[in-house]
Amino acid sequence: MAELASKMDKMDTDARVPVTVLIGYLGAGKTTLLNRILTEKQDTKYAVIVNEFGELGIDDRLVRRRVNAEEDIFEMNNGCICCTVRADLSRILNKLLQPGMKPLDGVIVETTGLADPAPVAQTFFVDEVLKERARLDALVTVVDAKHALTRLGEIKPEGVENEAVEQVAFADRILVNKCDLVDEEQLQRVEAKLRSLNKLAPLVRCTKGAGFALDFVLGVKAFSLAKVLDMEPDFLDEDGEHQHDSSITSVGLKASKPLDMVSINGWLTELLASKGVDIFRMKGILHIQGQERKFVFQGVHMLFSGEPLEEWGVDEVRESRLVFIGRNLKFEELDAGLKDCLA
Ligand SMILES: Nc1nc2c(ncn2[C@@H]2O[C@H](COP(=O)(O)OP(=O)(O)OP(=O)(O)O)[C@@H](O)[C@H]2O)c(=O)[nH]1
Repeated sequence: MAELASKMDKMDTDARVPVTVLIGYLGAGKTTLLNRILTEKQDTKYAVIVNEFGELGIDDRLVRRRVNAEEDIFEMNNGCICCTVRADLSRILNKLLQPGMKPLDGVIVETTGLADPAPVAQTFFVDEVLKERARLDALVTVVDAKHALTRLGEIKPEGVENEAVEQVAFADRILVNKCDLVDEEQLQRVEAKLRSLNKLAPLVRCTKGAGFALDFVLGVKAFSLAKVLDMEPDFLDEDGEHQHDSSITSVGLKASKPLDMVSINGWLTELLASKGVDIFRMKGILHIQGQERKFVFQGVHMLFSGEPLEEWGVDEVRESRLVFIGRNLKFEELDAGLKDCLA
């Protein structure tokens, strides 16, 4: 199997559509990089697949605002982390790449921050039809230089995977992002840790997914099944059992009435102060009273920011959508907090 895989890796007359998979822990900067790619590569016909943890789609909206309306963006928001991701991904890719569809130069898949990369990569080798039409070009891992050491060092219960470690170990390219938030000493510690987990993948430093040429991550033909099988001989075993850290959950909230800006700002600030350790990631698109523009807020651990987006569309439903991902999150509590912020 490894020999055949090695031969397939070396074929260069390959007409299959290249697929780039962006991985990386919650809030590492995957969407930021994706937006850069779509902005800079306007002449390249990409389809984009975003997979979020939780049922409320937010990422597709954060991506869509940057690209022209013709860009194809597909969501996989079924609340799963990765176990059913393979079926979803196969279904969407098979549909996109079937004969008669618009030809594509490439597909970019943005996985959830909690995704285990193995099942995502398996998709390209176990689905017989897809194998003929798509080729996994590279697993590109975005690392948050500020929070990486904590996440990578986290001790999980027996048998439970540390997804952050898997994401680095499987990477074909590593982007050490958020270099603006850390000093040289921290960067060297992060890089040493990454190297201990993955000795081979080329690595660059960047900020906001920028500061390097995109050909470092696109069209690189870097994914090697032979290499992965060497590392993990049962990689293609579809029944391979793995456990997730079930203490990490997602809460999605919606509000159709407008929110009061001062109240929502006060609530989110207070939430981070009181529950910041448990909230790994929060993000949302808000409908603020008296504002014609959408407002986006982003939180990664204790770092919190917000900015106005484009105006609401004429036919668009004006509603706020918020997602919280972390530990010990209670829907009722968070929902009550949000309701207190209605204008
Ligand atoms: N200071 C700083 N902030 C960054 C950088 N890259 C991304 N961010 C911010 O970090 C937050 C999360 O970035 P995203 O690109 O949404 O991260 P993500 O990996 O797609 O997040 P999830 O999909 O939710 O896991 C946003 O507020 C970004 O603006 C960076 O290099 N420096």
